[in-house]
Amino acid sequence: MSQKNQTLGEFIIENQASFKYSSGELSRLINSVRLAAKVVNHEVNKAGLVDIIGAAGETNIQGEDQQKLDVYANEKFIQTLTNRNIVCGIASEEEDDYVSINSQDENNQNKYVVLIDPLDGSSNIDVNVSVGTIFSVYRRITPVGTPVTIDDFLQKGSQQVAAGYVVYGTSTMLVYTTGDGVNGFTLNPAIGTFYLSHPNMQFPLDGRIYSVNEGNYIHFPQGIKNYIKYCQMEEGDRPYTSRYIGSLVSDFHRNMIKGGIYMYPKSSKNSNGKLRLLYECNPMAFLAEQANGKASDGFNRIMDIEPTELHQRVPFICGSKNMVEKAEEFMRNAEN
Ligand SMILES: O=P(O)(O)OC[C@H]1O[C@](O)(COP(=O)(O)O)[C@@H](O)[C@@H]1O
Ligand SMILES: [Mg+2]
Ligand SMILES: [Mg+2]
Repeated sequence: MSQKNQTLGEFIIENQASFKYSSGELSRLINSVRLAAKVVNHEVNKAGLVDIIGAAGETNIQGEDQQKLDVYANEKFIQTLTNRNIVCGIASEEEDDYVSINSQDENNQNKYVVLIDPLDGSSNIDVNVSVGTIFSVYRRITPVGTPVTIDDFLQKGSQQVAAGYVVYGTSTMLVYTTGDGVNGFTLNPAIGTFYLSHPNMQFPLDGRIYSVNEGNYIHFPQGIKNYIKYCQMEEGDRPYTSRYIGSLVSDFHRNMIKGGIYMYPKSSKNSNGKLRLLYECNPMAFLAEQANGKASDGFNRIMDIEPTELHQRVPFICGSKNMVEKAEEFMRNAEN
């Protein structure tokens, strides 16, 4: 049984046997994420001091201005996962297409692909507000030793073998699941070691926090408008509190600890919402369900959605189970 203050390394060794499919590779993969997280954390923490904040002058496939820290984090995670020869392919928010990692080498027995949002909450970088990294891991479905194909990446969220995030906040935490619950590790920056600080994280069934960009209110579907009004009404334990950080990882993390719901709905401005299914919604949905929470697009379970494109967007509602089900009820009623 894992006990608090165990190091991440001790935890991985102790739980390696429970990693499905893992011949130690998944453990090494999580260790690589740990290393990359420490490197990125170092840059995030001094972003104001060096020429690393601000736009990189490029735009990514999403048409979004790439912030330098987005580019830096993307390079570090890809470099770490490549150099340690653990995965056969990587897809990233900051890369137009997936990257094959020696997968055509018949001696390459690596069987995992990783999808990442290297820097989540980009709008917060220049204003010293918390940001994150999100990762999602699948077993490849094409034969080992052959080139990876897009099919290795377009898998339903229910097929993930691991998922997690790093939150670069007042402290830096790595929170992940391999399908056996969710555990949170806090970095001691003085010695560069992650310690198990939040064993077996669980969403409270109910909460009193709702997180949504209300600046888009007039563009939301009627069901979402009705649910937001429900949150604001004087009745029972309501009105709820509105908290929106502008970083999915940070809002999700707070809501998982305190109870709450995060929504990025579709709108007349974004017909499928803003968040990407493969490297934002699916990993956060895996974590949510492993922590007794829920994640849907308002009508369907996120992890049942059949992906069609690498960067496809879906509406996203995630958090405390009873709150998500109440929002879904408003969405259904508005449709009838
Ligand atoms: O500024 P908006 O439109 O409310 O969007 C904020 C949302 O967009 C995101 O920043 C999207 O993620 P990226 O920063 O990785 O593009 C989420 O983290 C956040 O919840
Ligand atoms: Mg993001
Ligand atoms: Mg991002």
